[in-house]
Amino acid sequence: MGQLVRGVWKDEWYDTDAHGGEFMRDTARFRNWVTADGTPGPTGGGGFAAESGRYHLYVSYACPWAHRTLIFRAIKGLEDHIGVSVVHPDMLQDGWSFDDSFPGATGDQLFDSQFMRDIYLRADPQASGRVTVPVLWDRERDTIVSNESADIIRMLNSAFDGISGNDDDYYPESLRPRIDELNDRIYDSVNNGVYKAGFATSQQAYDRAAGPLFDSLDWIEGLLAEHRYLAGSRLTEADWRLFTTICRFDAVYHTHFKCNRKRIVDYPNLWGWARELYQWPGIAQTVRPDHFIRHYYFSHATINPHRILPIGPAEDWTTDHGRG
Ligand SMILES: N[C@@H](CCC(=O)N[C@@H](CS)C(=O)NCC(=O)O)C(=O)O
Repeated sequence: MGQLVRGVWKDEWYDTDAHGGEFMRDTARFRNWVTADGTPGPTGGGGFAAESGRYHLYVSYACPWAHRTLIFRAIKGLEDHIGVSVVHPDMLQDGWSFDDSFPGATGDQLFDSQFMRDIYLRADPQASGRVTVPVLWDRERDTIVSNESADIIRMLNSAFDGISGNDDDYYPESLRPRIDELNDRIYDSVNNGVYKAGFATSQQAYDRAAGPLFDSLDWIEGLLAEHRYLAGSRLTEADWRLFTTICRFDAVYHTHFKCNRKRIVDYPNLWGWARELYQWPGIAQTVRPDHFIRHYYFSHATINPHRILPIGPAEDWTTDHGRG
């Protein structure tokens, strides 16, 4: 666990003391976009045209942000066009590694590197900041296109449509304001909220995260009582972004991050919605409890110093979801 400082690895845990015990997520540094014709996207430079086989995803099956990108690769039919390397679930003193001894970890499929930081250093030998997944890599220009999952899923949603022939749209024009509004609240209080609760090193910081987290889950339960999906009758990006936190919740966040007012199975609508998304074609293979249980309980020694992996929960995600 650490970060790069002008190209040099420093092994340090998150500095919560600087923020009253609060965990602050770093902002992503590579913000280019793949577009259909290589014109620049909303941020960064141009020259990243969609092409089959040109781009590669570096992910962890443990990470909810990386999981978003695997989901979009699956639902947009991009498996044959974008390759994937999966890191080992343990994130220890050297950060993410390409040790392939854990089932499902693939090693670095492009360069046979030892650590994820080697990918960042290949793109920028003077790189600074946290070495995070996901990363979208460009094999042609030998660099990182983006390490921001919110942007990567938008690219996958549309840039490759002419190549894959799949024009399913999870960010339709007419629903954008509503999706953005849902994303804003859900990102802060739920996706990142569980981390803010779990990594808090003061009671106040924990309270500031845990209350709004469950207020938001109650609000979501109400939305899903009214509509099949978050933005109404149509499945959108907002649902997928929420799903990656929800599918880890009872197994990890409820116990390890002390998010324990309720479990997901205690919310009838949210639990049905979660099972529907889990059962969506191509999704179950992207959900790897073996990786996320191992990652969180084993990697965070400040929270779980004895690294005991818990036995449960026993939940069946394959039962009839009763939605629709
Ligand atoms: N803004 C990034 C955040 C990604 C992120 O924080 N990934 C975590 C794993 S869940 C990570 O790689 N953390 C490494 C670290 O903080 O050193 C995104 O959404 O793509």
